[in-house]
Amino acid sequence: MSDPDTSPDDQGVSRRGLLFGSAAAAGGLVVGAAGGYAAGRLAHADAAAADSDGEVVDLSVEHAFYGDAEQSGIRTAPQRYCVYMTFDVSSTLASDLQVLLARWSGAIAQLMKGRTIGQVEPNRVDGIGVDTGEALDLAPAGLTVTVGLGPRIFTDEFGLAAKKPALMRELKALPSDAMKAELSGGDLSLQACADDPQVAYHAIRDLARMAKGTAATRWTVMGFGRASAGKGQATPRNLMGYKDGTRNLKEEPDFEKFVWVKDSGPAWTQGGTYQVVRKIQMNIENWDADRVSDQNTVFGRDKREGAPLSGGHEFTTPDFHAKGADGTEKISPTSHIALAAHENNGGLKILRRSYNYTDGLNQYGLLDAGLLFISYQNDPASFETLQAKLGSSDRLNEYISHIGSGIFFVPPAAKQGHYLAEGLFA
Ligand SMILES: C=CC1=C(C)c2cc3[nH]c(cc4nc(cc5[nH]c(cc1n2)c(C)c5CCC(=O)O)C(CCC(=O)O)=C4C)c(C)c3C=C
Ligand SMILES: [Fe+2]
Repeated sequence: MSDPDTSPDDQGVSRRGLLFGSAAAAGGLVVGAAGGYAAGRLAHADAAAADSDGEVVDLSVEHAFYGDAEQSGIRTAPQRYCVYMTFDVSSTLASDLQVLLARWSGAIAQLMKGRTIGQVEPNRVDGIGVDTGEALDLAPAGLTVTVGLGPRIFTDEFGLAAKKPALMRELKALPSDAMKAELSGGDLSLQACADDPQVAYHAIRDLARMAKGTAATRWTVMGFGRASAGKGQATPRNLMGYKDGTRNLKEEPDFEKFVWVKDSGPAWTQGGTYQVVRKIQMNIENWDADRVSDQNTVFGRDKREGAPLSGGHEFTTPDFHAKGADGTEKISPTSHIALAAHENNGGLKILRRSYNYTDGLNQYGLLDAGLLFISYQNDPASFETLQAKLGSSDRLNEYISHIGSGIFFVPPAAKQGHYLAEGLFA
């Protein structure tokens, strides 16, 4: 097992120290950063550029991997890109899984610091590199890699049934599900998010490589634009053109109440959370042919400002009882927000951390794109309650299909000197 902390050569070398006028700029948003690379060093201010919202993208940002609370990439303000991948574990030896999680932990800690995970150029002429090298000249770009464990891990197959998180199970079949087996399930998940897409992709690629022999890739989605807002962030737009994340869960007491596992299940699971992921395809051409007034009715909000149709501005609390002159609700009871709002679901909230995705064109030459929906909650039933309602009555259903799905338990962060889910093997 290669130990990224101790191996020689370029192991542990900060990529930030290797920047020389790199074209790390992604999507034009960080062009200023590329121009700002000083000889051999990326100064904090040089790595920053403002986008049209005035939001600063600072590619020198590093998030912590080790800690006493949750893993990074959940509460972390969403970065601009996300590569999501799931894996099937091919060994049924718990010790193989344990070694993989230990190796992944060491590697992720290095990657999040903007470092290589091993030699790019081996000492032997005919040697194979440990790190594939495509992020060598790139800054850490706020990379987070969040690891999840699927339902099969906690079965007798691995001898780990006694350590199962209290509420872990497969998701129920839900109304309007159109799942494809090849886009669903998995024993492990990696959510790599960064402000540079190449940094996120490199992390997933090298971690997948490291898993060979123990776990095989199952399905993946490349998210290219955040479609959820964290606290203090401007609300981004999804591919339907609407602001997405306006009423996302953002406040600390809500994280405590709705996201983190507390006081139930084995000790090692405390401070963890359940990740639900859905690949949701959009029928974009049909959507684009719809009148904007109808699109507004579908969401219950207006397109330009994102204000609820009951009036006010983007952050005005929707009034689901307000009626127009014709006596009907200003926000349709079958609109997306009326069905999903906590006011209409016994106070229930989930954390959304979604990304837009595209797979190019489908076999009919139509845009193949949608939403990589990712939510975090301390009970998978929270997602199911909302999706059961949305799947049966949401006006949005005419334009979307849930084609992929997964559920994973996301253990708390590893403490310094330890590795993820260590308590599962104790
Ligand atoms: C089961 C949970 C949800 C799924 C699946 C989902 C899919 C989905 N959502 C949008 C776009 C928007 N969603 C918005 C709000 C919103 N959505 C959910 C849950 C799911 N969405 C919740 C809980 C909320 C908050 C409702 C509220 O409290 O008002 C919005 C409005 C802006 C916002 O508050 O974020 C948009 C737009 C799409 C396109 C989509 C599937 C493709
Ligand atoms: Fe939504």
